[in-house]
Amino acid sequence: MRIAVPNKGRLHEPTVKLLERAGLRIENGAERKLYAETVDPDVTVLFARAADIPEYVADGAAAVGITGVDQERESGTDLDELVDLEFGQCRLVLAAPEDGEITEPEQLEGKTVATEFPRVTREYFDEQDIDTEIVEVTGATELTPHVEMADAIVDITSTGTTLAVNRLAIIDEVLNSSVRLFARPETADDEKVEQLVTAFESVLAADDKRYLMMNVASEDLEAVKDVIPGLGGPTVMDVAGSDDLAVHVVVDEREVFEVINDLKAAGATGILVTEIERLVE
Ligand SMILES: Nc1ncnc2c1ncn2[C@@H]1O[C@H](COP(=O)(O)OP(=O)(O)OP(=O)(O)O)[C@@H](O)[C@H]1O
Ligand SMILES: O=P(O)(O)OC[C@H]1O[C@H](OP(=O)(O)OP(=O)(O)O)[C@H](O)[C@@H]1O
Ligand SMILES: [Mg+2]
Repeated sequence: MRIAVPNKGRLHEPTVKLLERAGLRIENGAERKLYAETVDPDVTVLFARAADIPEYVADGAAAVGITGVDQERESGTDLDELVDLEFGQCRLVLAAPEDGEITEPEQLEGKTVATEFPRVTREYFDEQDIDTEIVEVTGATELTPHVEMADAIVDITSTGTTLAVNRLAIIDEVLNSSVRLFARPETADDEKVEQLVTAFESVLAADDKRYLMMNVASEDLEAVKDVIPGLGGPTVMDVAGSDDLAVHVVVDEREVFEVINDLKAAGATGILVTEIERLVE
């Protein structure tokens, strides 16, 4: 199975890291290489621009691809979304100069909108029956309203810093995006693809969980169990050469702060909190 992975830009690093956590560390993946192997002999990686990945998957050059929803929508391919990988969260928004008169999409009738996403932008205006001229640019979109190239833009925002620096205000949201695992509908339930989905889901499931280990005197065990929220009951083991018990449990990251205090009060000692690489349920 071949996976299409962003070759550069902000999605490259987190994608490589996710693959590694999922047990698919990339090998022989020198910079500028188009293909690489992974530790799994059945899985190879094809490096491509985030924008080209949907097309590579649609054409069958890769079985699956990792890229943003914005890129998949813009490509016009109709791929299946298998997993929301929960990074690269951003919004495509319609924005216009803060001090200008455009505050509603309808005011863009007969006007010009610049964007790196002409297809998504065209669909957005067509749906509302607004006749707008779309100018395709390949970067620095935020500049175009200030040099009379466009009356408004459709562009990506996450923190909002770039829009603010360029004195642009959001008029409407066009699309919400995050990075997903995409596949052609025909291959979405191949065995290897399903294994990949399970591996990614296990990484995501582990992200907001912590593994707690502690020592507990046997007479305190019930009190400790009472304060453990846990995914299922705790694992309780004898500690060699001691009357203490070792108690291990998985808890939600959000609960760790409170649980530790409760555990201490219940008599637990030597409490260790660690991250979890993967959690297969
Ligand atoms: N500011 C942002 N915050 C979160 N995600 C973003 C942001 N900008 C882009 N993305 C996501 O990352 C994807 C790729 O963006 P990135 O800028 O890394 O690549 P690119 O612009 O295609 O790279 P290049 O122009 O260098 O080829 C976008 O399609 C979007 O899904
Ligand atoms: O809301 P913000 O956090 O400011 O992010 C928005 C900016 O991020 C992206 O650019 P990027 O940094 O990827 O640079 P690029 O234009 O070179 O792709 C996007 O094109 C916006 O310009
Ligand atoms: Mg970019």
